[in-house]
Amino acid sequence: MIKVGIVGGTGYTGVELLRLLAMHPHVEVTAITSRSEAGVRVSDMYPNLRGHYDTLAFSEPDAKQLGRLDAVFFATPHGVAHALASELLDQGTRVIDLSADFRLRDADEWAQWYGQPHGAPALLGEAVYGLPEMHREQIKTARLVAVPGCYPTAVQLGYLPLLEAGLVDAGRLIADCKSGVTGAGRGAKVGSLLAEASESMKAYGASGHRHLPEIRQGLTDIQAGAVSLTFVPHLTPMIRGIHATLYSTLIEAPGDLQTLFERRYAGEPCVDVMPPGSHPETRSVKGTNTCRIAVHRPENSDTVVVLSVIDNLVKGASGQAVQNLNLMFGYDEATGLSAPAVMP
Ligand SMILES: NC(=O)C1=CN([C@@H]2O[C@H](COP(=O)(O)OP(=O)(O)OC[C@H]3O[C@@H](n4cnc5c(N)ncnc54)[C@H](OP(=O)(O)O)[C@@H]3O)[C@@H](O)[C@H]2O)C=CC1
Ligand SMILES: CC(=O)N[C@@H](CCC(=O)OP(=O)(O)O)C(=O)O
Repeated sequence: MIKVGIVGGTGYTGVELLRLLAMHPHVEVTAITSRSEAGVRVSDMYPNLRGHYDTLAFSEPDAKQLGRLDAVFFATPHGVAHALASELLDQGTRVIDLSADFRLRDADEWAQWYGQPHGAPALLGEAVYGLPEMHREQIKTARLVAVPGCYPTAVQLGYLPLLEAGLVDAGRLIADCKSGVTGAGRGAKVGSLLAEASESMKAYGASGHRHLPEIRQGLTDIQAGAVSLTFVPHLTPMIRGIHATLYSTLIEAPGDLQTLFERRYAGEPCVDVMPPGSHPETRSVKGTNTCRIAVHRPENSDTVVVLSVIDNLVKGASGQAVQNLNLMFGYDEATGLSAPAVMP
């Protein structure tokens, strides 16, 4: 049994970590922080957790206390892990960061997209990008893992087999993506109000979103060369879910694309390649750590369309964080992550 802590336990990804870890046989959550709710019992704030965490209460973040644990998750806004990670690593605690603090390798690029200087550039060399389907071996020995963003997870997993095989033009990729409103976090925002977000849909960040450099960095690693990507996110009236429609143009005779995807993801516990002709639904992955993918080639043309769906709070954040923890501590990768989605 390992002891873990969560910094930022009142947000959507923090409470999702609690829900998932309640089913984990090897993990005990012994510390959870919130500055605004310090002293409040977790099960009083989140009654769905009654019977699981009845004695655990929120407390102020305390680096000394957190540094006594085996691992700490950061489920906090950008910049918070910069300030605390080094102190925890020095005490021997492994850090799994759900924010974007250590996702980009270039501190200047991070500063440009996140509007503040990078607070811990000395740690960038050792941070491992926590996409298990690409970096499984490095994750196993990592002290510091940067959990990928929600859109970047769905987009990279969708393009991965095509780019690895060198089948498509990496200079002409288009990712048309939709997110549920929990992607915007739990903090009050006008755009997340029921009357604003329901029965409507809108694009945002069309001329530049902070996930663009992260996706580009990941796809460039896969492709081993420059990538040009158009990425347009949309806010949709659902609570959870990411739906990515990914376009690319063939430059090689593709062979059987279905077989390519099935072979690439054979044995991957958290990626499901659907049968030919499928259209995966976000609700089929709700609450699960699964990325469900379908590949299409409309009218046998040179265009490939990949459909990739995840739950933004699970494979797009907290579930992927637990998948990383499992790898870092030598547990079966899917431990605590195998429950199917609730339907309907
Ligand atoms: N929502 C999503 O779908 C996804 C989110 N992420 C990332 O995960 C992180 C958390 O997201 P989410 O749960 O949505 O965020 P929320 O806004 O819902 O929650 C943020 C949490 O962080 C705490 N917090 C805020 N500021 C500080 C601070 N300075 N020091 C310590 N704790 C702080 C808050 O509690 P308090 O203020 O009381 O301390 C709260 O518990 C973000 O970086 C987000 O970008 C990643 C992938 C998907
Ligand atoms: C709907 C919505 O607002 N989504 C968020 C992305 C989700 C998120 O939290 O971003 P990280 O994965 O980088 O942490 C956004 O577009 O900023």
